Amino acid sequence: MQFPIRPEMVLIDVDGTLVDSVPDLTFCVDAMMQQLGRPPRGEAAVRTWVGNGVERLVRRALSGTLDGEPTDADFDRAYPLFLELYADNTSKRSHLYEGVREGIDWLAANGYRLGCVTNKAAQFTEPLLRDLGIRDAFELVVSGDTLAEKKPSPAPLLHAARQLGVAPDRALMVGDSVSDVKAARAAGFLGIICMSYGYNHGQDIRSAGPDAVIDSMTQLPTLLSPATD
Ligand SMILES: O=C(O)COP(=O)(O)O
Ligand SMILES: [Mg+2]
Repeated sequence: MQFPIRPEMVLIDVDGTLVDSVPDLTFCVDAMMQQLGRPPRGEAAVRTWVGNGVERLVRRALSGTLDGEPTDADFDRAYPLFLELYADNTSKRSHLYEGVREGIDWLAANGYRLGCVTNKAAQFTEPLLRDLGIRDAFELVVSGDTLAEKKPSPAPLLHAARQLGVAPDRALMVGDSVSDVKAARAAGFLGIICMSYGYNHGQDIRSAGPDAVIDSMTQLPTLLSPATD
């Protein structure tokens, strides 16, 4: 399958798409729980809780469920602990997925403009992308707290398109979760490609109905045309 119209811009999600960040996030969740005198949650649970920002992750960790809410007192005690831990452990255990470097190099070499749109707060996104050596690949990074709304709101995607002067129907999103699919659809984007390996709250991403699902960014040339000139 190839997209019928060539996109001008590709926006790429961070956690579960570019970066396997769960080892650092799990370390911080479990260290936070330990400091609170509570049992660790472990990597399998944390993997299903990533994707809606660090504040939501802390609420999920405290309640032990995806939709749970801790008490205000519980959250107010825990959140600063997590922020301090994650500031020191943003990229120590995180790595780029196989094929990411090749994928973004292919997009750039073939004239696609690149942006990054994540629900991760900017104070963590910027150092993470820098430490993993890919910050300079993106003309623009829109983080979870850049605007008042995060994905699945279309606002961060539309903001990126406006900043780069690209019409939404000439823009493509690459992500890993139902929030990426919903945001791209609501923004009127040309399409949404999802990575099979990412985090989607324990569900197969195919159930969210993206236009294509690929196992590695090295497969992007099967979906997108190369530069024409
Ligand atoms: O949950 C987060 O903090 C970020 O998730 P995202 O990069 O997949 O948007
Ligand atoms: Mg993601």
